[in-house]
Amino acid sequence: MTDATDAAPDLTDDHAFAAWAAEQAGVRLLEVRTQGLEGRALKDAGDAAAQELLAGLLAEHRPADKVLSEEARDDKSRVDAERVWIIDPLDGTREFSEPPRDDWAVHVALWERSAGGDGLTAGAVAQPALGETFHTGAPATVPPRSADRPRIAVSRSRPPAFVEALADEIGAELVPMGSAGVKVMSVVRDVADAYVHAGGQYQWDNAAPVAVAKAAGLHCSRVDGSPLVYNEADTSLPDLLVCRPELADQILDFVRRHGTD
Ligand SMILES: Nc1ncnc2c1ncn2[C@@H]1O[C@H](COP(=O)(O)O)[C@@H](OP(=O)(O)O)[C@H]1O
Ligand SMILES: [Mg+2]
Repeated sequence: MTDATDAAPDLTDDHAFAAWAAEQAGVRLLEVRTQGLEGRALKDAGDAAAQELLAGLLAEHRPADKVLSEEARDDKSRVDAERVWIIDPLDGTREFSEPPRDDWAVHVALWERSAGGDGLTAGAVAQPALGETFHTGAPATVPPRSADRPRIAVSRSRPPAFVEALADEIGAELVPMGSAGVKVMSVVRDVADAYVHAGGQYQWDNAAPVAVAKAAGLHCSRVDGSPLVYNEADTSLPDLLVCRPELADQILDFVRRHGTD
């Protein structure tokens, strides 16, 4: 994790660059939030400002790399590229537009073909309203579990249909919050023990969070247990399980038996 007092970053390092870029976008988003905008206008201004800032930083510092962003046209030449930045300039746009909510984030991830597997080699999730950034340059240590009863982070607005039955079966409590990045970081920080999502999401919603969670030693997969795959031509990556490793079998077993309907 970094905070605003850290020394000048080495921007040639992909981990440091990801963290720094996400923080710069966060600073910009906090400014946008002071401009007196509301609702749709605030959402649009946030999305546009963070996209412009990150696109500029990537063009300046990583001109040879491709970019997949929620807020830009998808240049499909990325599918054959060696290095692709997968970014969500503002994740949890709805919560960003509801000050003083702090459950919104900036996601910056790097996918590299040479890595194999999910391909994620660096990533940062900034939570600007908390002044905190989690990133792969300084992998987080997940604290010991503070709650006896498992806590499952779920979408505030679109929780998957099956999570209530899952929570009943494993004796868990549901913790609704905004932003995929915030929910994954809630598992990293011991605010929740698992994040379960299904029913729709995109590569940019979970790439950087998964890079950070993986570096912290958490279980990361699709909800059926299959591997997450990034930089596919199809940007949809509709479901996700991030959890403490000891909870994975129980949750995957539930999904195997009941499906996600
Ligand atoms: N059913 C669904 N279909 C498409 N996108 C979804 C979705 N559920 C969640 N998401 C996306 O995942 C991110 C986290 O959502 P949530 O806060 O509800 O968990 C949001 O990204 P954005 O805020 O970048 O649009 C949201 O749009
Ligand atoms: Mg998003």
